[in-house]
Amino acid sequence: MNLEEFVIALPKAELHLHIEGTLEPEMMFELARRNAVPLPWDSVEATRVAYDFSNLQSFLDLYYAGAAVLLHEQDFHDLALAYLERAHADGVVHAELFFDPQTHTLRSVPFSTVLDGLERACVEAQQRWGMSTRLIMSFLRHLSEEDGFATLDEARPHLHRLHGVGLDSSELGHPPSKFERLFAECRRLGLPVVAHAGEEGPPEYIFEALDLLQSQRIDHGVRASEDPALMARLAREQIPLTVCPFSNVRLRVFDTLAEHNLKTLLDAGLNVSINSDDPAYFGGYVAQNYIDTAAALSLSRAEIKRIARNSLQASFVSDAQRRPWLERLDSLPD
Ligand SMILES: Nc1ncnc2[nH]cnc12
Ligand SMILES: [Zn+2]
Repeated sequence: MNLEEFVIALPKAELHLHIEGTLEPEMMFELARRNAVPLPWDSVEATRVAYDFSNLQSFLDLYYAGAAVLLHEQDFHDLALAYLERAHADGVVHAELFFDPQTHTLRSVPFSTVLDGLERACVEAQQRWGMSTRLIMSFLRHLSEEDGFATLDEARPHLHRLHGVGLDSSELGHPPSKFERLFAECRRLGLPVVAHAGEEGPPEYIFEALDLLQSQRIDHGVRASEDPALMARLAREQIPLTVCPFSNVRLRVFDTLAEHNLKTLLDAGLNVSINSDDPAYFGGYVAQNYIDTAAALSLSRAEIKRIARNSLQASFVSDAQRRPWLERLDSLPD
């Protein structure tokens, strides 16, 4: 089995994926035409050329501009189904999708329109490919906590359809402590919590996500390697880090994949998984992230299996649901 066949054969979960970040330029132009929404670019090619980012904010500016073409339930359905089909082809058996309701409700798209479309695609993916999914509502941290509470109020009639809450968008200057009360309320409502931390922000933000938000996973978390005490804690408590190698290179957290610290994190005993974050913007879906990262860091097959196993262990499914995936994974050769 070559590396690509091996990676695709591994049952794996994708745990860090923004559904708005799967909007390929082709679909962006199709939806812009369908919905008569103007775009800042002239063509699909010109759009891809514009995807030359200097940091997280330079990406987010384009990402929010692109998301403006999403208006109707069918749009959200088509977006999510295209991603789920692509993920299935990559050997993803379970996907936990972030969606950013505020990106849409601020444009007067109702919360229920977004959720209805995404959920219909998830049901279809289960029926067609046996894929399991979860939807995680993510708050935009560049907005106020009050805005987050207003979004939570809109979500209240739909809480049984959500599997958790997250925190994303511009990290620097917007520490987890800004959202302590909002996340306490989410936990009171029974929603599991995850948060982006330590992508561009310092280790202190990871401590805050753990201690103030009680985040069950850390999205990114790569800057943890700057703090030995934090590394020891992440290893001891087996707090999963959902790492996104292509994203980190495209957003200049690391200059090259060969300089990525994923293997350092793995060698320190952390629960590290590989994920695609915003694959339409960062040059590849999850299997390609595994393949290129494994090649750049000379990961062994046993290490690649361990990363896929971590993704299944860190997912929000029950032990009974993950058992057959783990058995299939363990039956593959090292
Ligand atoms: N990598 C990322 N970091 C923070 N917010 C995001 N929203 C979409 N992708 C993101
Ligand atoms: Zn992300």
